[in-house]
Amino acid sequence: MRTKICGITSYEDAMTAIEAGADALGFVFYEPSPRYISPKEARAIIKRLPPFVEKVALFVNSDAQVINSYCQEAGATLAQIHFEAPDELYEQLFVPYIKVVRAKEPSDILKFSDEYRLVDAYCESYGGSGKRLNIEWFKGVECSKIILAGGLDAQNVSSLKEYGFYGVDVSSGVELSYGKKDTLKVKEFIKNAKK
Ligand SMILES: O=C(O)c1ccccc1N[C@@H]1O[C@H](COP(=O)(O)O)[C@@H](O)[C@H]1O
Repeated sequence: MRTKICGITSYEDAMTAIEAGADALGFVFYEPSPRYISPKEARAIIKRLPPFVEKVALFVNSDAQVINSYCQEAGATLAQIHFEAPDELYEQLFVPYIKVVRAKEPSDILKFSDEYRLVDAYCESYGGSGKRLNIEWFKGVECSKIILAGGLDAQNVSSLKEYGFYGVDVSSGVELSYGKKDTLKVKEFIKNAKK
């Protein structure tokens, strides 16, 4: 499975994840998050990173103009739209994007099923909460376009192989403290996801 390590706030953590084999890094452009980073700070990290690693900009309740300008300023290669956005917003984006489904019930995981999408557990407050989805919901579902998120860690990621997810995304499960990654947990997570 491809892996995304989200909530990067330093060059050191970014390089730890890349050297461990991460396919994508996430930068949270949502001010209430304890993992918030400004586009300027993200740019300072991103411009030093090697090619062929996806740099993902995460947004909650932002408009298209903000998403376009933050991605351009930071040098992000993909926007993660972590809220229910109207179709018009997607039509106005100049950057590639991925939609997020915040699943409350089993049928939610089938939304946008013809598209690559990220499926996270629904939570009143937005994201990075460590809340898990019921993995039973994915039994018998075509998962090859789903990036699974929500409460993943180095241990439980090992049990996902049979589902055939396109990828996995983790934030709190590999942290030492908010916005600071735990090197060992990052390495274990990526190793187990790719086994
Ligand atoms: O990481 C955050 O702070 C965050 C803030 C707002 C929306 C989403 C956020 N993170 C994303 O949440 C999921 C699950 O995270 P966790 O592994 O359960 O902590 C993941 O997609 C993060 O990218």
